[in-house]
Amino acid sequence: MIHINNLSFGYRKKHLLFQNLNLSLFKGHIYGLLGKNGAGKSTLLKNMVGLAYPLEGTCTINGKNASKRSPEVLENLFFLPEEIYVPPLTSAKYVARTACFYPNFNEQEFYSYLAEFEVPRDAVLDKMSFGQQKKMMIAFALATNTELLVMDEPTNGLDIPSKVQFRKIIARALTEDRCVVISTHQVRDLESLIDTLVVVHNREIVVNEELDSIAEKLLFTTLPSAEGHDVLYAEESVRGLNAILPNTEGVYSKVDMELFFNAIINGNPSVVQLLHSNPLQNAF
Ligand SMILES: Nc1ncnc2c1ncn2[C@@H]1O[C@H](COP(=O)(O)OP(=O)(O)OP(=O)(O)O)[C@@H](O)[C@H]1O
Repeated sequence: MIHINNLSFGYRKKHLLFQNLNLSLFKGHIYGLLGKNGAGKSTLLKNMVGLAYPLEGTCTINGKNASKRSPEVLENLFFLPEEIYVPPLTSAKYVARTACFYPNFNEQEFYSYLAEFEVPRDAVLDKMSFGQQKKMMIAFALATNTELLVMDEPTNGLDIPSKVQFRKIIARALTEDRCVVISTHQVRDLESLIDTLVVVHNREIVVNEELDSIAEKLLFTTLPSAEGHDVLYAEESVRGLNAILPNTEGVYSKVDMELFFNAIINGNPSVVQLLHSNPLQNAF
């Protein structure tokens, strides 16, 4: 679906944010793009959807150069930026003026997402609260039924019940024909939603791995202490030590995304190295 080949990008030529970056994303997946504030998540998403232009390399969507922004690419792509602008229109008028750009837009779905998010359907958009505006745009984004749906920090501004609804709705909207990319620096917001983690750190994609594959290679557990264990990374908690260990026994554990993310950004290279090796090779 999306192929990024040898991408170099910088807002200034002398300060590259990415150099020779490669990444491929496929249909049928919900990707979580994680990175610290300023890591370059928004910039990477903008390159993907053709709103920022690589200095070198290419970003293609279904083989078409994203930066050309051709109608056949745009009608099958929805990008929800972090900062949204809504016009002084009701949802119905917004749909009447905008939905025509998306051939697979489904009005019934749009209103049912609005109802689920408890967004009043007759309100004027720019008079709504920021959270309501965001939910309206998420509902619109989903109802476009584009093959590629890219959302930059969509959960910013949502209250806790809305975040729960967001996860449920997105999970339901994923089909084999759709590729969803969601960026966040709030790792917990993507819990139980994404199937593949992409981590951008120090100007590189350090991880692009399905959660199942991470769980095959790493064990997430709570220990009374690190003694006698091959602990790759750990954090103290009230229940003991939340730890990441090599999964040498083939035990399945739920990936603690926040712990995993912290291990990467706090500079434990062995966690990433283990992902790229195969510790189970000799275990069975
Ligand atoms: N239009 C711009 N012109 C110049 N520099 C920019 C521009 N937009 C972003 N940057 C810089 O590029 C770097 C990456 O910014 P970006 O917004 O992509 O990060 P991010 O990972 O999305 O951050 P956050 O989690 O805070 O939203 C930052 O250092 C930022 O200051």
